[in-house]
Amino acid sequence: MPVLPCRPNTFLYHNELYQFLSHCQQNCAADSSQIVSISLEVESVDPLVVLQEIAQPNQLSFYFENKSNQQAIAAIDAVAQLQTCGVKRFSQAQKFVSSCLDKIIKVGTSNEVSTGPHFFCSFSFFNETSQIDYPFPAATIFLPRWQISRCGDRCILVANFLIDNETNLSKLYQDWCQKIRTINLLKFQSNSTNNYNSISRSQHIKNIKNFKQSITSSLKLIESNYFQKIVLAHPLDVSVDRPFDLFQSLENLRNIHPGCYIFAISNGKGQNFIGASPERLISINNQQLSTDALAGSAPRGKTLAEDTKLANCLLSSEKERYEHCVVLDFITQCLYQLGIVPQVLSPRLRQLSNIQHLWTPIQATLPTNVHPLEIVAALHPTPAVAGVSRDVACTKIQDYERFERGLYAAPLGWLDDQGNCEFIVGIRSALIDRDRARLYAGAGIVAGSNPDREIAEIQLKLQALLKALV
Ligand SMILES: C=C(O[C@H]1C=CC=C(C(=O)O)[C@@H]1O)C(=O)O
Repeated sequence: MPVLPCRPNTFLYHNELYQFLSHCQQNCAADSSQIVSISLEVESVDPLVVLQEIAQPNQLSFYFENKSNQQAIAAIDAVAQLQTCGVKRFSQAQKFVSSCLDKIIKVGTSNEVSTGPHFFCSFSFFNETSQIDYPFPAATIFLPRWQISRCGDRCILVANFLIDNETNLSKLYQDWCQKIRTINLLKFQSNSTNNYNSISRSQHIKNIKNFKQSITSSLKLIESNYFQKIVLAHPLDVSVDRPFDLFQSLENLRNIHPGCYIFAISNGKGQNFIGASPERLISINNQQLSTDALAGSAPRGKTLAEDTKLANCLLSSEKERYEHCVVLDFITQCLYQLGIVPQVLSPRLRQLSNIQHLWTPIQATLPTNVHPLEIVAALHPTPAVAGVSRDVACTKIQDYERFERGLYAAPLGWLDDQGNCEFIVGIRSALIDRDRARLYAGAGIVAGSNPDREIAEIQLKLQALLKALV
């Protein structure tokens, strides 16, 4: 991938960008195209506000925020995309990314994480989606036309221009200038209001009897050693008398769940998948890999004393620790098999606004020959969202659950041209389709699980999400 060593800012003042694009176009062979990727530092803006202002309902988009790291990224519209399904979807995604990178001319030399082209990915839980009209493919990978990221106070705009012999460069150049003007106007805007007054009354899942039977049946299979753990989920359907307000709901999510990853993915056809997940699948920053074993849960207490008691019970519960340990063992074994030596940090609690989890962070230095998507493919689904043994648990999940998991509990994230990435697990999530929303949450079932308590845990997770939707 060629890199043009120049300061992108000079383009703003000297029209050099136009000349440069024109030069790229002249060098394009008759039937080929190139992608010019320009990174430019802009004044600090909220990427969520930019998404709201610029993204059109008929465009793919992706929003991803990690408030505790002061990082957010929005990707809008696609210059290249792959939609696929099947067991090879991760390797196909990898090939697609490398074929795009072969075409990219990168402008600017900085290799900071938020500069340069990023690819945004959503994979479904299973290799195929079985519901015929499910609105997201089993894998979508796209290179956005516009990408805006914020890291602390710094903001980087990345524009990816697809150029071939037919491209109207004047239009492209005008579009670039227009976007910069728009973003500059957004610098003082933020969506910092809370508005929880729509459907915030609690709602409960239906068909609880069937779900309870699935848990009881799973417990029998666990007792007979058919499998050791299964994670069963349940949807909650809600509707309102007008379309859901996506951006206000995201604003609410970021305020209610500051410790979670906030995400929103649009399929460009009017449906959005959004959520606040506490679970990272992997992140890689300069060859340093971080992943988490996160499983085993208790509610937060209403008082400090109650909270401490619940935390201590969680830390000492044999059942919760087992549920957690199978996740930790699976992740570490998987990494070893990929030739990665994990360093397991001390176990701790991950305390969120409504719930607390057992959490063991895992770190490793990556060998250069392992691609981020190979790690995603090997780890997904971990026993935090599937079970042990994995294949048996996945088959039983399909027997018990009468709904399409789709993007629920699936790998969602981005990777860049430097081998950096961040993928989360799409739990505590909702599919929004105009005035209807389907919310998802699940719980791990192991020996000793109490069906009523597992159902209460799922209700707790669902209500926290429901509260944010307006
Ligand atoms: C599957 C979910 O949570 C997983 C992640 C953390 C704790 C879990 C648990 O304690 O059951 C689950 O394994 C979900 O929230 O839908």
